[in-house]
Amino acid sequence: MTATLLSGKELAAAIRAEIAVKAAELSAVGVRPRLAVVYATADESAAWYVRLIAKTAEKVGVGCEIVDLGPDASERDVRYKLSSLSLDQRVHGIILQTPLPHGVRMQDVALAIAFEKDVDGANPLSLGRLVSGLPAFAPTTAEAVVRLLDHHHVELTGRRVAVVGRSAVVGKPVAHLLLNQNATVTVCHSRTKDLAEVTSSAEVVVAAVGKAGLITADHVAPGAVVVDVGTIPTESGGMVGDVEAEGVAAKAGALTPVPGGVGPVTTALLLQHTVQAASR
Ligand SMILES: NC(=O)C1=CN([C@@H]2O[C@H](COP(=O)(O)OP(=O)(O)OC[C@H]3O[C@@H](n4cnc5c(N)ncnc54)[C@H](OP(=O)(O)O)[C@@H]3O)[C@@H](O)[C@H]2O)C=CC1
Ligand SMILES: Nc1nc(=O)c2c([nH]1)NC[C@@H]1CN(c3ccc(C(=O)N[C@@H](CCC(=O)O)C(=O)O)cc3)C=[N+]21
Repeated sequence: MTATLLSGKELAAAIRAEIAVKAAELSAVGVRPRLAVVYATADESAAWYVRLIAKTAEKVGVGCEIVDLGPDASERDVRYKLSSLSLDQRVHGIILQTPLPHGVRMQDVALAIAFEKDVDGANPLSLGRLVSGLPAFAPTTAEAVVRLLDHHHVELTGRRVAVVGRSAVVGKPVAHLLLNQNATVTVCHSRTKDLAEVTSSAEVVVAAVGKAGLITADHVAPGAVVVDVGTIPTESGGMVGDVEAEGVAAKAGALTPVPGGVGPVTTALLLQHTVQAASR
């Protein structure tokens, strides 16, 4: 068997087309949607994403402001910047990239992102509302996973899903969104004993770890749907995921590619949230 590739490119293009229309409508009434991208890390995956956001924003008519605080920024530096962007009338959306400098915790600084500008769902208020079933922007990667599965008609109701990774940016919110879709969700992490046993009893596996090739054919059931969230830059300038694609594709029923899977949908949703924030 060879797994069907679940591309994110078509869905991302459809979302971008919607954004371009909305952004033009807003410009016509004098509002230029604007996103601020804040980062304080030397992480290559984050740098890659920042460049991609800037490039895509320009294509769809969303303004983009990049703020590099440097990898040695303090909690106070990060919080101050987020507070001033929250007060800045020209800015409609704010994303703070992870990872953060050593000792700076997302849950502390993200409180400084105004709720209505929290387009990547980082503020504990957004996360709490999401879990409670109230309207809020979801973390875009988590939303991208669910949108991509829906786009490819993967049924989630009653399905056993294993999520690998429990970060506040991906693992935890995606587990909640999947729960909202009536999946039966198991969340795995670095302390999980016998990861392969847990994941190979799932019908859908979502890998969000950041370790190249961690998920092998031994980790997946024959015919399973595998979503690869990992984006690990390679030395040759490319990008690989958490899934050992060749081996897994020979056993799974469907697999999201890296690049070209979850990533483009994530970027498109971030800009869509920004346009939604600007239209309020
Ligand atoms: N495609 C996209 O749009 C996006 C991609 N990413 C990518 O996704 C990946 C994950 O990102 P993020 O969640 O921020 O990363 P974090 O480093 O914050 O979290 C990684 C998670 O993986 C768990 N983990 C680590 N090692 C293992 C292991 N051997 N077995 C099982 N679980 C393990 C950790 O467990 P513990 O909690 O116990 O430490 C942790 O929960 C990265 O490659 C990142 O670049 C991120 C956002 C968007
Ligand atoms: N708060 C926060 N939220 C994030 O969502 C977040 C973050 N921090 N920190 C860094 C990671 C990394 N990340 C990527 C998203 C999309 C692509 C992406 O679209 N990649 C293209 C690559 C296209 C190309 O080759 O240029 C693809 O997968 O096809 C990559 C990486 C989001 N992250």
